[in-house]
Amino acid sequence: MSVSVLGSGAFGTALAISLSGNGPVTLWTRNPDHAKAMQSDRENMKRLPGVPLPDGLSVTDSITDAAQNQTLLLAVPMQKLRSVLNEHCEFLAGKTVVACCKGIELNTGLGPIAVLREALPSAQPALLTGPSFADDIARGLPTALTLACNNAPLGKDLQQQLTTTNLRLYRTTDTIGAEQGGALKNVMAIACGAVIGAGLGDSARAALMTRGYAEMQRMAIACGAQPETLAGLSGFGDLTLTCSSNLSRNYRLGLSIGRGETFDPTITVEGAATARAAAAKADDMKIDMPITQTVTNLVSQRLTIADAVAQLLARPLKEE
Ligand SMILES: NC(=O)C1=CN([C@@H]2O[C@H](COP(=O)(O)OP(=O)(O)OC[C@H]3O[C@@H](n4cnc5c(N)ncnc54)[C@H](OP(=O)(O)O)[C@@H]3O)[C@@H](O)[C@H]2O)C=CC1
Ligand SMILES: O=C(CO)COP(=O)(O)O
Repeated sequence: MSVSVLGSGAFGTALAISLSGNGPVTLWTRNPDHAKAMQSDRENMKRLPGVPLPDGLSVTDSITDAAQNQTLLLAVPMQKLRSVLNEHCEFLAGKTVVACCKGIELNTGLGPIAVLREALPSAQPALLTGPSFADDIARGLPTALTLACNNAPLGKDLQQQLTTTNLRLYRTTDTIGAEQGGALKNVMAIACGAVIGAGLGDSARAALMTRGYAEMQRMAIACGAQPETLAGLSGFGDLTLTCSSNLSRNYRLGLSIGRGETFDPTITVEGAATARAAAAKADDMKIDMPITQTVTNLVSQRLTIADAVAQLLARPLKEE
């Protein structure tokens, strides 16, 4: 069965390339010039240079054409998800919409599945998440991902449909766990980048990842997630990848904060807005999330890295 990918950023393009090994795939962009360039270059020079687009992948700027398929993957940044759904709701109504973004909406504190439910109640929502750099996927390197869907039979169908020669999908019905893990690991990646950028060492990073994981669990479980989901690909798996690789944009933002350098504001860094959204939510829910709060303050330049470390180390001693 054919699928469409809406959003021709790095991740959408990489997924479309991998999925085209299963059958025809349509990749949609909102930008007609970008569509033309990809059609003639057979490459996404803007977002994923260096990887040819396979023959089975067609590019369009027509949402009508892209929405011909029943299964639509939505690969746009989290803070843009609702506006994309609103803008194209007449074409997306009744479709199976698989969100591929990682984050928490700033104004509402909602994750991708909850936003899908609110903005497009007639759609069947699912989430694809887990450790996966666009560049790796596009080059055919293997990884394993989580396909989360509350509707178990549909989740099973999607698992079959979206597994490719290099993407092995595991399924879960715990959409809350999958969306919380994918969102919060980006916040921890910023913190880890900052620690390494400031020269504080690998031991500090390991401590931060571990305590960050405890924070992720606290929030996710309070929202109704199952702990096993957090221990899986969408939580622990993606946390490990993102907190330890220079390929991660969240980690690189952290590195630049730690080094006192500036960072290109046009680069998609989901963890910055998500830290703010999660910190506000933690406040409301009375959940202790000191690392998330610290990242919020670091990103908004309300705190120096030296003060951040001093504050975290000075917290009252407690049981692990
Ligand atoms: N890159 C990666 O390795 C991975 C990314 N992800 C997740 O995927 C999501 C997207 O990231 P990524 O692809 O890397 O981001 P990019 O910055 O590479 O691309 C974002 C894409 O979203 C499009 N877009 C933004 N706003 C709109 C809109 N209103 N309507 C239509 N299209 C829009 C942009 O279009 P335009 O070019 O016209 O601006 C662009 O194609 C994020 O949530 C990220 O966390 C998940 C796993 C891996
Ligand atoms: O989510 C990702 C890897 O799984 C990509 O991470 P960045 O958005 O930090 O580049």
